[in-house]
Amino acid sequence: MVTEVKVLVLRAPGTNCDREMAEAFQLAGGVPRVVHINELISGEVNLRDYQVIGLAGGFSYGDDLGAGKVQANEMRLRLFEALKGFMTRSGLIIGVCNGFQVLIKTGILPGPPDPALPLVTLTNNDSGRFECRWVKLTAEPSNPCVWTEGITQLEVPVAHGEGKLVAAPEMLSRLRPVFYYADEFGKPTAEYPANPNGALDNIAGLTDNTGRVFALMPHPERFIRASQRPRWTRQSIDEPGAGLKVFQNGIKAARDS
Ligand SMILES: NC(=O)CC[C@H](N)C(=O)O
Repeated sequence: MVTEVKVLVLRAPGTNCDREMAEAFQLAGGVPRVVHINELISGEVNLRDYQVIGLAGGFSYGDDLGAGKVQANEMRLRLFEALKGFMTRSGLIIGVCNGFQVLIKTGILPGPPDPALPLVTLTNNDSGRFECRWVKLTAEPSNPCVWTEGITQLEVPVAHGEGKLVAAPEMLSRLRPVFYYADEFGKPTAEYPANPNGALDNIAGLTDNTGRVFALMPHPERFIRASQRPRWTRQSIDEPGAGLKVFQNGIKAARDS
């Protein structure tokens, strides 16, 4: 049994949420290290030394060619086998926002990893603009994701321009939704602005068939303390931010493997 869970938080040029993600993992009891993608490509850092990978949000490589596309190309062409090996060893992966875009465009999701690139992507929000606000999420009751065990609803911020999930019809049976954008009553909705991007089936997060890879457009690492929430002074601050549970679940799953 692993006691110390080592987490590699991956950054690339233009990533801007890596330190927040590392902080979330640390609060959750993990031992995070922020690693630049070039350290992995050069072999200076080895995925074998880690149990968890966190793909942080931001604007990797300036979102050139589409959000996450250049980072995904780097990973697909230079790190694909290493990533597959990591998953075979039961490693855990979370990708948030730009990290979600990278997981899809690398061919790791919807899974199993496919270098031929499944016909699924994340593209421009229906609104045609960057959407930045708190959203409500409701979980798919039967999802197998280890990162979200015990979470039925979650309120977290979104901040993206390219969050609309789209997929070819033949891909639908491969998608394993974890969260849907929801209205104020917790019901999945296609209505803007509760659904910020017009995603297929209102999907905000996906997992693969192992439940160990999790990708989410909203940012759970931005709600790890009660005081990060709007109007927090009018609420109880005894509980941590609800997003922390995602990282605690990930660390627990790594410890249990
Ligand atoms: N917060 C983020 O990770 C932003 C994601 C991406 N750059 C977009 O705008 O879609």
